Amino acid sequence: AKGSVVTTPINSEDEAYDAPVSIGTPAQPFNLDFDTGSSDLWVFSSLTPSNERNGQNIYTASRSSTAKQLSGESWKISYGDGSSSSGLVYSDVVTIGGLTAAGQAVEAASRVSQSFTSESATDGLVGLAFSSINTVSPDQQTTFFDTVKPSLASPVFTADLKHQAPGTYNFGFIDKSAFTGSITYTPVDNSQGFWGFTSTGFQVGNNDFQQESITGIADTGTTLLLLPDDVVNAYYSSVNNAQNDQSAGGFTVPCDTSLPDFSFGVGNNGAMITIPGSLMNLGPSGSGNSCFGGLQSSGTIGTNIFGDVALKAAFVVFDSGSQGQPQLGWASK
Ligand SMILES: CSC[C@H](NC(=O)[C@H](Cc1ccccc1)OC(=O)N1CCC(N)CC1)C(=O)N[C@@H](CC1CCCCC1)[C@@H](O)Cn1ccccc1=O
Repeated sequence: AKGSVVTTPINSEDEAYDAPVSIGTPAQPFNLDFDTGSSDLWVFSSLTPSNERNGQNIYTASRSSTAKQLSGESWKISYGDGSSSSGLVYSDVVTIGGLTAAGQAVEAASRVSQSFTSESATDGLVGLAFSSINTVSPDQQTTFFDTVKPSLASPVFTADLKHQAPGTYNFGFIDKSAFTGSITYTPVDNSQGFWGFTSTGFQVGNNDFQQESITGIADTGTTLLLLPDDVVNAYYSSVNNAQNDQSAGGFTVPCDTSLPDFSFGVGNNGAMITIPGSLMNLGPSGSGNSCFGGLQSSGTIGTNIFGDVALKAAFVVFDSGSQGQPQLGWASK
């Protein structure tokens, strides 16, 4: 089996990407944020207090003939940006891009934090990291990808995110028309439950390539490219009037500045993914006429995060083991 679903930026800064998902019988429609940095599929629901809702679609298990509550099971998750949600668990039919997972764990929110309430474009998340970090307790559940994997032609999914344009998540196959050149694969360390890998280094504009092992995760649920301070300082020291503005939350640049490209190395054959300078500007920072940089410090997070700013420049293959061990494939487009 194969699946293909269109994913769309939720706002003009490409801060997150949503895709349509159907849950239940008859189908209840949702717009969910596919997040390769977490492993819970959760939705706003009839359990979510009305003062925590803001127009989101809600899952009502009692209206689905295929819903079954997993009694005694609950979930509770908190994310890197401080947002959180929790609730009860049902199994139900989930369809994404023509691909159906029967008996998928659907985590119904009985509470959500303020940032979820205010983000009316998003009805919840589809976690696409490894099932080892799914938060359902006492019986951990599988992600949508792990649930449908046995039926897939190949145990892979791909992310093709775009700047201010619809992109695609494909399941079970690699669309050769979606990228240029070849795909460079690199091993994945999934010991923490993430799509972890090590980049071989970086290059600012046309300067020399700086060899430096940068270990991080490929995370569609994070907006920014979050890298070590030496990399971030090397980039912004090449930009006139760039400044590290704590009130803006990081480095800002004059909005009318043309920014250098930023490239990062993948694999051991010298392959690089190049983010055009135009995509390194995330728009008005909220203070002065400065714009917020797409590259920021990973600082105290404990890992580097190759978020949407980086993923937007690539066709990315999340391969859970077509060749044995999990690997990430990177291609330009
Ligand atoms: C340092 S991980 C910060 C990251 N959350 C972001 O990137 C949010 C995304 C966003 C943007 C606009 C509206 C709503 C949400 O956006 C910002 O935080 N922004 C964007 C706008 C900027 N001006 C300021 C900074 C984050 O927790 N991701 C997690 C998934 C998110 C949670 C929030 C809802 C959307 C999906 C997740 O994969 C990060 N993870 C990765 C590994 C381990 C744990 C963990 O939790």
